Amino acid sequence: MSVTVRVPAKVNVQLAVGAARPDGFHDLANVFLAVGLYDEITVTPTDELRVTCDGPDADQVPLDRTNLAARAAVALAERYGRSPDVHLHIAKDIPVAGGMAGGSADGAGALVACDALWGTGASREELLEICAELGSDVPFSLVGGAALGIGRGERLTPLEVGGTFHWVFAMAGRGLSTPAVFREFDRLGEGTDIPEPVASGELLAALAKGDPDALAAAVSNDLQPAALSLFPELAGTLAAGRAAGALTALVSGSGPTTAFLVRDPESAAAVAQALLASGTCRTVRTASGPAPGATVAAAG
Ligand SMILES: C[C@@](CO)(OP(=O)(O)O)[C@H](O)COP(=O)(O)OP(=O)(O)OC[C@H]1O[C@@H](n2ccc(N)nc2=O)[C@H](O)[C@@H]1O
Ligand SMILES: Nc1ncnc2c1ncn2[C@@H]1O[C@H](COP(=O)(O)OP(=O)(O)O)[C@@H](O)[C@H]1O
Repeated sequence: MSVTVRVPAKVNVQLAVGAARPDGFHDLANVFLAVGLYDEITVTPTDELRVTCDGPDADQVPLDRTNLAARAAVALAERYGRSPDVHLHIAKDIPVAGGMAGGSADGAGALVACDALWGTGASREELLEICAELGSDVPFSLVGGAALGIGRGERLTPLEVGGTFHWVFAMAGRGLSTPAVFREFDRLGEGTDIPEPVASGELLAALAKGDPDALAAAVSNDLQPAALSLFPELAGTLAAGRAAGALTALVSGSGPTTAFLVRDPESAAAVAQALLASGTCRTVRTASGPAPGATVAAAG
């Protein structure tokens, strides 16, 4: 018996960041859109907790108990008083340390897969609670679609989306650490008044309408200056995508993956080709959203 769960990557179409809280986290207004780039997590019973991974970035994924998939299995097993002895295999297609929530996807996927394998009967609320303990982005990986995340980003409200948005993603030659980008955000903001993060009404309306031009005009990422400060070459990638006709270009979350909104799949192919030819990124992918959250793809 094994269970395979498919989980999407995300792009943040708005990431409003408040001042650092006493616990070190930042309050956010985080508008997530799940996009069709997926990791697949397969869980099989065995006599010892084990993680394996394949895919282009597999060598950057920790295979010990710090892996978010392993942490998810342990958290669920502890809650139900059972042993977490499973083999977790991650077929990884989401870039690692790219600001697309790949590790969070694997955490949510392992949780749903172990839940199905063990037949725990956990409620959606319980699963979301465990997700929030694993990381701020993990609840969204479970639910997918589009959602506004407040607090650390873990308190979600689902959002209406009136159409499909087409994207090109440019992967960088190295990763960026999420805590380092938040620290740089704090450093750049020292001595300034940082407003409370609020979701943009224009942005939510653009999503609800499914209007790419309106969405392009409304996207924002407060972490972008910090990501660019730590990784200045990303400015060249953003410029190359804009020059190639993207409706807008932004850093995805804490980066360094850059995201380019385009009108249709044909423009996606053209922008992807131009980005590759520009030599400003390692590789490119196209994907559209919203995409469904963690979903059992196979069991048996
Ligand atoms: C920035 C975002 C945007 O969606 O994602 P990525 O771009 O990294 O994928 C998220 O907020 C990342 O979420 P996630 O990667 O789950 O972060 P966590 O494990 O909860 O926290 C890692 C570290 O990031 C910082 N952090 C995270 C969330 C938050 N609201 N405030 C923070 O300051 C803290 O330094 C924390 O120790
Ligand atoms: N299953 C996992 N897949 C990828 N990275 C993981 C995983 N579990 C833990 N990590 C760690 O989390 C870090 C952040 O990875 P990731 O979630 O891919 O990026 P981001 O937070 O930028 O979206 C990695 O550098 C890695 O050390």
